[in-house]
Amino acid sequence: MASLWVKRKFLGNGSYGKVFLAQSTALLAYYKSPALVPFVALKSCLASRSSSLRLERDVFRELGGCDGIVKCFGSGVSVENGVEYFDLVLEYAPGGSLEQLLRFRGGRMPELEVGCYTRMLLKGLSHVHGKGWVHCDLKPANILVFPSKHGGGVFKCSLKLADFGSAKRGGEISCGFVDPCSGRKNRGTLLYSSPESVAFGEHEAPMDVWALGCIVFEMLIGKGMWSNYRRFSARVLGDLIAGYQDSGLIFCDDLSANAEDFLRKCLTRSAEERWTADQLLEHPFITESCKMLPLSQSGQTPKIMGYRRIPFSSSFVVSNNPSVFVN
Ligand SMILES: Nc1ncnc2c1ncn2[C@@H]1O[C@H](COP(=O)(O)OP(=O)(O)OP(=O)(O)O)[C@@H](O)[C@H]1O
Repeated sequence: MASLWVKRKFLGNGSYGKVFLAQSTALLAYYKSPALVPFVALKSCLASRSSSLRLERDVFRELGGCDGIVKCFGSGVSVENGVEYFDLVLEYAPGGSLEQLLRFRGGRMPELEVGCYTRMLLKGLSHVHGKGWVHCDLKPANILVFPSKHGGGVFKCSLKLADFGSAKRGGEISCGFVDPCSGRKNRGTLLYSSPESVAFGEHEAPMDVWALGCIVFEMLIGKGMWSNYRRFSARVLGDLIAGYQDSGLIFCDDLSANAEDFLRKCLTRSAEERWTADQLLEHPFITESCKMLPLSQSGQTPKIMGYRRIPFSSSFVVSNNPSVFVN
């Protein structure tokens, strides 16, 4: 059986399997020229160990489309050298992850730029929470970077939320794992974990807002929120996060009042008092940043004619029409 995908490049390892840059074999046969065939990111794992990727597929199905979330085109089983693989087909992020972008920039980003990126992330988060899901593992490595649709403007990047492999439904009893290092019932990544998730194993929407606060902190300050404690063991760091008090958050003088207040609204110890993604979209740090931008970059996406949407499908049998993946 011929493979459905031609894997062009290995992009990275995840805990469930591997990610490849790939092109559809059927589209390559149809167009005859690889330059005409779009790239996708193929998250691939052994079909027999695909529960995590299948969960991610289900989450994408429920979330549907949103500008702030990486697009999922479908999923399916392919056979390679007699071995069955489960593949999740995602839009390819040519800019890599926000973690790579931060490393490349190597320091603080201008507030205006951070405000605009944060708005993109908040739009995605508001959509996820509105659909009743919690991402549970927001961090720079799970945010993907795309060239801005409108090109040539002030900022050339668009950010989208990715990696929903740890997501859970809001209100559902969490089955976090016991971290062997910290001894705590954890979900997600400790450095971006909120006090209530570390202290009480509470994994609800406010934990995503906390993680977003840590990410915005990193963009604005140029280093991670807990970077001074990197040498500490996971157990000690867990204790520090669990015991965090709002009064411990002190900022450098040159941060604007809006930026500082925004961070305080995200990094509030009490999950009940922490602002929601919807509230944060109305915060002056966001609204003022976007006022400074041309319309095309303020999040009001103009319609682009001639762009054909690829509908979501649960399998990627390719139809006669080479531009459409169908069920
Ligand atoms: N859609 C995509 N486009 C481009 N690169 C991607 C895409 N999805 C994932 N990657 C890259 O593939 C690598 C593995 O990503 P993935 O999100 O699957 O795992 P991870 O978050 O690194 O690990 P874990 O599964 O433990 O959370 C990362 O380097 C990531 O940047």
